[in-house]
This record gives sequence, C-alpha cells and structure tokens, in this order.
Amino acid sequence: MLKVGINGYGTIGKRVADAVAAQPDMTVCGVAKASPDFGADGAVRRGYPLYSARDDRVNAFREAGYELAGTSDDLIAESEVVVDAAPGGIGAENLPRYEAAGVPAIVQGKESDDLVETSFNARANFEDAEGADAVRVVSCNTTGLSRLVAPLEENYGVEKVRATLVRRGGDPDQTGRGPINDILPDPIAVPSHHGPDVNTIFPELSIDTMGLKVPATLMHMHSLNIELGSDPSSEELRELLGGESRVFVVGDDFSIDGTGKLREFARDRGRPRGDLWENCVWGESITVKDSELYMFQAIHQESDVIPENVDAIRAMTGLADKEESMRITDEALGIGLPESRESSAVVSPV
Ligand SMILES: NC(=O)C1=CN([C@@H]2O[C@H](COP(=O)(O)OP(=O)(O)OC[C@H]3O[C@@H](n4cnc5c(N)ncnc54)[C@H](OP(=O)(O)O)[C@@H]3O)[C@@H](O)[C@H]2O)C=CC1
Ligand SMILES: O=C(OP(=O)(O)O)[C@H](O)COP(=O)(O)O
Repeated sequence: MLKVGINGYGTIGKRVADAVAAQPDMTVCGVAKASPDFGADGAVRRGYPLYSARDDRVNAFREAGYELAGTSDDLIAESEVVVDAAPGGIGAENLPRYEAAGVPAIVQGKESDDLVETSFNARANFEDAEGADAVRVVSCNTTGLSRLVAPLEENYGVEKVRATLVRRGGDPDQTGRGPINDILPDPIAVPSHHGPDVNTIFPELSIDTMGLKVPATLMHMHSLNIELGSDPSSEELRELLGGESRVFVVGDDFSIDGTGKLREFARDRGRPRGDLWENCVWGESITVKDSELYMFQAIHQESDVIPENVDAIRAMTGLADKEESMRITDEALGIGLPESRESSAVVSPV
C-alpha cells in the first residue's frame, strides 16, 4: 500500500483523504492542518494521524487536547507521495520542501503551472504525469472544461471554445465570502484565467473564457458554445458524453432544474457530503447547429478534482496506467450516474 500524506485538510484535502482511503492500493499515512477546529476533530474520528501544518501551531493543538503525530516535516518524511491541498500560494512554498525530502508531490489549481512538470487531468493527459515528481491538478472549472474537450477533440476536432463561467461566490463553509446580493463580472478583463489554464492541458486549443461570480455556494455553472471540426447530431453528442464515466448527462425524466436539485440528488444517492465528482451536463441542453455545440454543465467545485488527485498519484508512482487507474478510482468511489431511470441498473452501488 502506497503511503499518501495530505498536507492541508480543508475542502479539498479532507475529500482527497477519504478518496485515498477508499482505494485498494494506497493508504492515508496522515493529514496536516493549521487549526484545531472541527476539521481536526473529523480527521481524528476518521482515524487519520493528525499533524500540525505549522510549527507555531503545535501548542494550539495541544491546548485544545489533540494528540499530534508531529509537524508537516514529520508527515513528509512518513509519506511516499504528498498531496498538498494548502491554501493557494502555500503549495508553491511547500514544493521545495517535498523536493528536498525526495517525495513526489501534487499541488492544486491555485498554484502556478510553471512550478511543476505538468498540469494534470486524468482523461486528457494522464501520460504526461507518469514518473513526474511535481504535478498540479488543475482547478475545478478547468477540470470540468478539460473532461469535456478531450472526447470532443478526439471524435470531431475542436475549432474554438467559448465559455461563460458563472462561478459560485464561495464554498458553503466560507462564511466571509461574497457577493451577497450582486452579480460580479470576475474578472472584468477578458479572458478569465480559465482559458489559459485549459491551455496548460491542451496547448493548441483555441479557447476564450469569461467569468462571473454570483451569490451561490453549491456549484459553478458553465454556458458553453463550441465550434466542432465536423457536424454530428445532437443525439450523437449526447451519446458520446453519456459514455464518459466522469460526465453525468442529466436525463429529462429526473426533472432536475438546477444545482440545488443536483446536490439533493447526490445526497439521495448516499454520496459522501453530497459530492458530485462528475461534470453534470443537462442532456436537454446539448444542441448542435451547423457544427456548433451549445450546452450547460454544472461543476461541483468541492469534489470534481478529487478523482483526478487519486489518478495523479498513480501516474506519478507507476501504480497503474490511465485506463486501469481511472477504472479503479471510479469503482472505489462509485463514480458514474445513470442518465435516466431506465438505465438505473448500471448505476454503481452507493
Ligand atoms: N475549494 C474549491 O472549490 C477548490 C479549491 N481548489 C484548490 O485547492 C487548494 C486548497 O483549497 P481549499 O481546500 O478550498 O482550501 P481550504 O482553505 O478549505 O483548506 C486549506 C487547508 O490547508 C491548511 N493550511 C493552512 N496553512 C497551511 C500550511 N502552511 N501548510 C499546509 N496546510 C495549511 C488549512 O488548515 P486550517 O483549516 O486548519 O486553517 C486547511 O486545512 C487551492 O489551491 C484551491 O485553489 C481546487 C478546486 C476547487
Ligand atoms: O479553482 C476554483 O475556481 P476557479 O477555477 O474559478 O479559479 C475553485 O472553485 C476555487 O476558486 P476560488 O475559491 O478562488 O473561487
């Protein structure tokens, strides 16, 4: 069992830890946090050895009654791979520490692509991370866009992507974020950082993105217009996307009309934390006119990058190739939702 340390146990880190723990070929050797809050309590209750992410916080954990396994230096020494899920910018500071310790490391979307050997999306460029020592799993929105571009590019070619990203203002636990009663172009300048970020996965792709932020916490929403290299029917497109394990084509018969019902659907299915690891594409929105594809997809920002972190671990360490890794990850987590009630027989058990 490969020993994986999680440095940063917040929104992303706690989900990566649970996903790693669910895999048959890897184990969580510890998680590091900066404050002794409810998240630390959750880690201990799940049986993860708890480390202090910062040396100056050791006493705070002790005073709160936590028994620490050590500091993040000890966690790094204990790990065969580290997944760094610290706040944006701190992953960059931590990379030299992983390199000095000779431990391969994965950082997250806020870190710069320049600092790593490759940015990563399992569906699109798994092979680029094979044997790498430093990899960046791209952000939630870029993951959602990359998963979509990969099959379109392979089957039809893509001439141009135009995407408007309606972004959630903050995660449910980020009480200090907004907007509260507003709609912000964010960033106002075009393009937003997402297009260039997708180019770290597809360097030749022509893509322009615009971003907004709205008073919502549940999910992001993408409004997409993609010029294809050929002219498939809308139905063919729907079948293609329905065949992708990490795309959930939302069937009409579920009557899911927004992100609130999507998350409720995930909770009904017994998904941990109501997570939706898949891109959620409304089947009814998939429309092709004169080689141009139009569609809406919702992206659960807290969870879509989680299977990608697990696959990046396998790519870097050689535990499995792309198809095998994605299959093991999907099976272990129960990824794959049915498009309709009729096809429910193929849904993974929850
Ligand atoms: N949230 C999202 O929607 C998404 C986030 N990402 C990316 O994931 C990364 C992490 O984001 P997110 O999980 O939201 O962040 P959070 O703020 O939820 O979690 C960050 C974690 O890092 C801990 N931490 C604080 N300081 C340090 C340190 N010096 N060393 C190690 N850990 C530290 C925090 O501890 P404590 O809580 O105790 O302070 C917390 O557990 C970012 O790069 C972000 O861009 C990517 C996709 C989506
Ligand atoms: O990577 C994300 O979004 P992004 O792709 O819009 O930058 C995550 O949702 C976290 O972003 P944020 O917390 O800075 O909004």
